[in-house]
Amino acid sequence: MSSPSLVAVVGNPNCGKSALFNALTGLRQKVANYPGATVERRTGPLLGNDHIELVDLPGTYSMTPRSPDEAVTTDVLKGTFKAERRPDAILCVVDATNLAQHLRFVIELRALGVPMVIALNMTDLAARERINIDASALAHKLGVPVVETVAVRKKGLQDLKEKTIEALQMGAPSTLYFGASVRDYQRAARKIAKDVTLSEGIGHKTTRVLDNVLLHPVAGPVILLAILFLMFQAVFSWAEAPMTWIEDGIAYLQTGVNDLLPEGWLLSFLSDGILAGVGAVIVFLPQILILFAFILVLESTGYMARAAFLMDRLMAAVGLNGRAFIPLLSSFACAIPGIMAARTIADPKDRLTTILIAPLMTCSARIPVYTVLIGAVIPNTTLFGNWVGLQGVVMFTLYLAGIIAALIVAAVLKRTVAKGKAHTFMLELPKYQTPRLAYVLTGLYERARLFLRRAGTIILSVTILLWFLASFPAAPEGAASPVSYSLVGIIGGWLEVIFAPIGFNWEISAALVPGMAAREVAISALGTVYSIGGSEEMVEAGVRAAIAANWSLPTAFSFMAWFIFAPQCLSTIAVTRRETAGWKWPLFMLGYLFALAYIASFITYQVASAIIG
Ligand SMILES: Nc1nc2c(ncn2[C@@H]2O[C@H](COP(=O)(O)OP(=O)(O)OP(=O)(O)O)[C@@H](O)[C@H]2O)c(=O)[nH]1
Ligand SMILES: [Mg+2]
Repeated sequence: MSSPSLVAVVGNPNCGKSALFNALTGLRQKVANYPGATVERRTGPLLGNDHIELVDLPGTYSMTPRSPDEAVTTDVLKGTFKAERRPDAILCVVDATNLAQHLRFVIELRALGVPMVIALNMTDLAARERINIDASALAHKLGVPVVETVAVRKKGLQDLKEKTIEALQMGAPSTLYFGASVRDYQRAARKIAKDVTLSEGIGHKTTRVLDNVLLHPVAGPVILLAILFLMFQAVFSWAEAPMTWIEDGIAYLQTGVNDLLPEGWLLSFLSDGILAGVGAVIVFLPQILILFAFILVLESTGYMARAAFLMDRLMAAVGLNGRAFIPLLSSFACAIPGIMAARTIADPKDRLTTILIAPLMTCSARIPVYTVLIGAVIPNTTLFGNWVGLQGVVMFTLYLAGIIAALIVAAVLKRTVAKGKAHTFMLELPKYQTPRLAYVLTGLYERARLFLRRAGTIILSVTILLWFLASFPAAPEGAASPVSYSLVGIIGGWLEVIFAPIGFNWEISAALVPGMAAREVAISALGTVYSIGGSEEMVEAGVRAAIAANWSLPTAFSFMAWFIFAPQCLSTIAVTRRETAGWKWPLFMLGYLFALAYIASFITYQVASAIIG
């Protein structure tokens, strides 16, 4: 007896392949792992016909794989996969509620020249959405049989079996030409879907109407800008109250500890070290959660995919694609979730570039540093009548400087270390939906957990280390600047030599020691250096006064420039190491950011000194 014919069940993710495979094979399946891969190999004979063996392959969007799972499918289909022979026929599953999108892959598969049958699945859902597809017209256009199915109710299976057996007997269908590029395929898919769709259904109609406005070449970008503006506005205004609660809570705890413990190193450690340090970090939680609430809601409505689409042209100018938009937007809250979100970028070079520029987006940890600096050196005056505050303009400029630097760096990286071929942007635009609360809440929980873990581990250890470095060796009784005797002071003294050309004095150099680990601690570190104690507000006010009194303007500007670029977050380095699986890229990131920071500060300092004198 000859070996059975192999029929591969393929299609886009989540279209019902496994449900169909289960229904067609009954319970006689074999499940094993492909050697060396974590991908499951699920096979089983067709019910009632042992001469046909079905294999359920991982879902994929195209013949260009985006993940190792998808690569298994495409390799098997091309016949280049070692652990599986090339299938004799393809059973391609298509989601009837999303025809245009799924057809693109069908057209690509059609070019393989293998016998093929299409299961137009989920026809029950399509009927519910009042989508009406002419299956025989579709079969005619594609030149292969199309069978309407409902996999979960075993509807259409008998017909599907018969058509599959027939297709195997008839051999490869005649070749049809749909074009040469992915864009051609997409265009052909849209055209066919349009031609065979008798009624497009309610959801598609709404989506089409909305997209006419939201993807409009002029109105689209304007609306996107307005949404982003509102979003950042909300992040700052809504977060104000909860941030005050957190600050009050920490102050309350500090008072409690102060009442409980006698004056001494333990009190200092708990109150000035741990509570002040960790408090300075978790105070950003409200801002981060509000920004992510916006992102997650917009994502679950389907709008974020449109935003990426709109941003694609701008991103393409520097060699990135639109998918980098969401990771970079997230990085305005914190680079860590931003870098992790870069996983959605399929192209490894694009993903790497996105990860490397994420720290240039102004994260919320820079805000208190900017606020204190601006408060200290920029006069609180208004421009253009009473419309625009000068301090606000400087803040905006600092944000903008980060974005522009990121675009330039991306352009350079894409031409050098992350050189890759240009990609056509293929993003499936999902139907619009009402946002799902569960999705938003689990997303928020995940972000909060990540962030708090960082506060609880890295920031906590840094705070402890800082406290130790600043407290020992102890200064002699009555010393004017106790810190100068401590380890922080000693290390600051060494660093001052390096930082003198960019205008940093001993105090800044000393504060940079702990500030390298996490940006937020820079202000409390300056407080320590200037021997300013008390609650967070008192430290901020004290540091502001100290800067105004002791720093020259060029030094303050140079420090701002430093903060735009310098890598000062251990967690970012750690997450980059994890996401790029090695030390090469995090070290590269450290190096280029330091170089950029030093050069920017040097230029700022020298130019400002020349102008101001
Ligand atoms: N209403 C309806 N639901 C279906 C149908 N076919 C599958 N489903 C459901 O759709 C979901 C996805 O089905 P799967 O069979 O896991 O899809 P898949 O294509 O194997 O997905 P991946 O392996 O992740 O690519 C499941 O919840 C199924 O129960 C159908 O014809 N009608
Ligand atoms: Mg499956």
